[in-house]
Amino acid sequence: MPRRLSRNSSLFSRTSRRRFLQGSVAALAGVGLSNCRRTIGETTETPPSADTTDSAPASGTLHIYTWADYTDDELAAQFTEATGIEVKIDVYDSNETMLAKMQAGGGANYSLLYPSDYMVTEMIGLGMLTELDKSRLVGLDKMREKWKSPVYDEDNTHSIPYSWGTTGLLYNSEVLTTAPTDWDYLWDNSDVLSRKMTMLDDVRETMGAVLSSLGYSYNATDPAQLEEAYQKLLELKPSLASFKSFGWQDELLSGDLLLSMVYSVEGIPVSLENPNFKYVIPESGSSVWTDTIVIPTSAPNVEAAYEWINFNLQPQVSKDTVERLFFATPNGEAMTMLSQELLDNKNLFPPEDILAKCEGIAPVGEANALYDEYWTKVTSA
Ligand SMILES: NCCCCNCCCN
Repeated sequence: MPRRLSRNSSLFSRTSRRRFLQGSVAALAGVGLSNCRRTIGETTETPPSADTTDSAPASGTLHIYTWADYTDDELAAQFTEATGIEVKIDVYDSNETMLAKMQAGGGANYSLLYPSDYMVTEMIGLGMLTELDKSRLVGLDKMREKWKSPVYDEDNTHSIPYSWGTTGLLYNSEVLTTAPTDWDYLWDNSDVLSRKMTMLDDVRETMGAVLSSLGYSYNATDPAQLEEAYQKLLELKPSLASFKSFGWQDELLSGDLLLSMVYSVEGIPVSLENPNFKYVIPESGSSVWTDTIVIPTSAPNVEAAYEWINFNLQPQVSKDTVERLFFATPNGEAMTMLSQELLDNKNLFPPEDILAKCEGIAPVGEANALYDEYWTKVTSA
């Protein structure tokens, strides 16, 4: 069930909101909002608006279906201020949830989605994504080199890279005095961690991590390797508190959990707010993901969708979003605007030697069925 964008009143959210408020003041000061429609940010370039095409001007309400915690109120408010377009956001907790909803026809009002890398390829194959009209986009040239033609969507024909990050372990260093360095820590310390650890509720990430712990690729398709990973995960299952991608923060802060497998974008804010919680990228390797913005073929109000993409492509907007939400940006120009403190944050921007050990998640074709079968078995066991 998609949730409307709003942070709940949890312990984490209360502290986070303070940071978001500070961030929003800086963001508003930096962007220099204008009341004029389509005077977007500080850019000297004028994004080709719908007014310059045959389409009707962008207006009305833009419905976006995105990851939980990805688009905050500030971003939506700035966009509405700049364009006059209202934004309504529903959130999902995994690529698979989003795909299932779209395939079931439940996403007909969404103009924009935020699939990750492998899901972009999969959705292109399924004919679900609109080929982007590059003449209506401004700022794609600002992408860092490796996102100009990513493997999951060569030349960004159907997707705009929005954010990237890693997946790792966030742990309570006051209690776990021996720091985890690799995935095997979970099995080796399953007695201490019993019912006090969570793994992501994300088939490809969690199966990938277990495959990696066995020395295999995150993207393994060999049935024997998948069976081995399934057995290893099954062995750990009784020690897991749950599979959970979002909403673990309160349990971790209160001590009910000692360790969680998390996306960096969720783990870094906790570690910055409370240095007792540390984020670690497992030594043997992890996932390095890119989340994107796409327009589904079923999208209404495509004009407004292009406005949103162009708004987010602006380096200033991208930089401000990084400062509030803590994901790494593929926007090279935005990087030049970030503080040295953020650039030096090795969890946010890991050094190349660490990234070299990480893998992007890729489509696995027919092996998808095996992943799903094992995932259903392990999560329902
Ligand atoms: N708050 C949004 C977190 C999304 C992280 N990206 C997920 C990548 C999955 N492979």
